[in-house]
Amino acid sequence: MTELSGDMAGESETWSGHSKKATTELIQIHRGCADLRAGRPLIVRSGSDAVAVLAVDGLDQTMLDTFRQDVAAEPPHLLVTDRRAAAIGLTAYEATAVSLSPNATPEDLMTLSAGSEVKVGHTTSPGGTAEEAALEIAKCAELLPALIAAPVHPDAASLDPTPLVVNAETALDYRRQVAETLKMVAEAPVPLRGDIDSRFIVFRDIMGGTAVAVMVGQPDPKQPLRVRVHSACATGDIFGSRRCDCGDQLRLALERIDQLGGGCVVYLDQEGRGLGLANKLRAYNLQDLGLDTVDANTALGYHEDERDYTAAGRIVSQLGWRQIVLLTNNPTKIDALRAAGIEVSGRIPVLAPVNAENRRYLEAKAARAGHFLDQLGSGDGPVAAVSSVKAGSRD
Ligand SMILES: Nc1nc2c(ncn2[C@@H]2O[C@H](COP(=O)(O)OP(=O)(O)OP(=O)(O)O)[C@@H](O)[C@H]2O)c(=O)[nH]1
Repeated sequence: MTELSGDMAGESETWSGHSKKATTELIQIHRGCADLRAGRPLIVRSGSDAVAVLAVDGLDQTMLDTFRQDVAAEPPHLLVTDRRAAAIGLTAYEATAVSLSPNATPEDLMTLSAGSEVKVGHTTSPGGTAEEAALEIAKCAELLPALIAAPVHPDAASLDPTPLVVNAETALDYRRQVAETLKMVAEAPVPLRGDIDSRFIVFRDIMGGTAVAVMVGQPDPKQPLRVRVHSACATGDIFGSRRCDCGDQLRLALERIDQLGGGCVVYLDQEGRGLGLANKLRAYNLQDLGLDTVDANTALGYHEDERDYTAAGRIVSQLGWRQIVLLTNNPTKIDALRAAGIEVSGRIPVLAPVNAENRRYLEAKAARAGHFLDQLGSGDGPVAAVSSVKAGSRD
């Protein structure tokens, strides 16, 4: 039996490359996400600065009253991101504090946080690191990045249950750090429609999040791996939504990888470009009112694209490759994968059919986010023009 060293019980014990302290802090953020989703307050601390917060998304009057009475030391303000602030005509700071009327209801707060026609005359003040981190936790929880916030009541620690206290600096780097703990946990052969032989490999991180690599055929280990890094789209991939090109791209990518001699689809849990399904649907509603797919995200307080590709980098390297040829039309994805440590040596376009429902979405992707969507010029025309080209260049 191995004897525990002194270090094993102390600060330098490691689990998936993280010290015990760092792992505990990551777990606190994970719990903080769950607390915010459940309508519980959270305390975010950065040095001597601390802020108590409560999610607007899912808020009811009882939660709001309890927060005002027991958790907040002062009348709370609304905390939104700089993008949401700009959308409602306020000066933008990294995290923006919007003063509230003392009688503001959960409905008022929801309108301020996500409504399309909001007129505000509220003053603003710059938020600190703790407030910025609190908004990041709301995003990790796939909630609207909008929080009721206040200095912490001196008696908050004696509440039952006691609000969880989390570290702001850990929150700001949480997604990347957790993705770096992904490990293979199970695999099995799965024959796919279209006579495609595949092997599904499931990866799990220390918080229980999963990602899937679908290995198609027998790719040559001496050649760059053909990879489609695909972000989850429940509406498109599973149900065949015509609002986007996602389901068609997934199917085309699998077929193309198979035709070219094998490769991999890395399927990441990044629904709605990282916003989550509920917020993607909220963004759809804003698009139906006239915003495009980029502005709809920022009007909700998000970046136009919230995805982090650390997980993809980790998965490709665990599969044994450093160099890839990427199936994508998105130049930012190429840059982001390179930033995640993957050598991208070529690009294969994945051009899905255009239809009346997805045309506006695809046009916005081309015009606003620089996607190489050459099929747009040709009406409902050709699919899957495929050629290997220099990464980042048009074919
Ligand atoms: N927020 C938001 N997300 C959307 C919308 N339509 C589709 N999505 C999401 O956008 C993502 C698209 O993922 P991908 O197809 O992997 O990536 P891409 O940026 O389109 O780049 P490609 O590699 O060229 O396909 C998925 O997570 C979808 O759920 C939308 O209107 N708003």
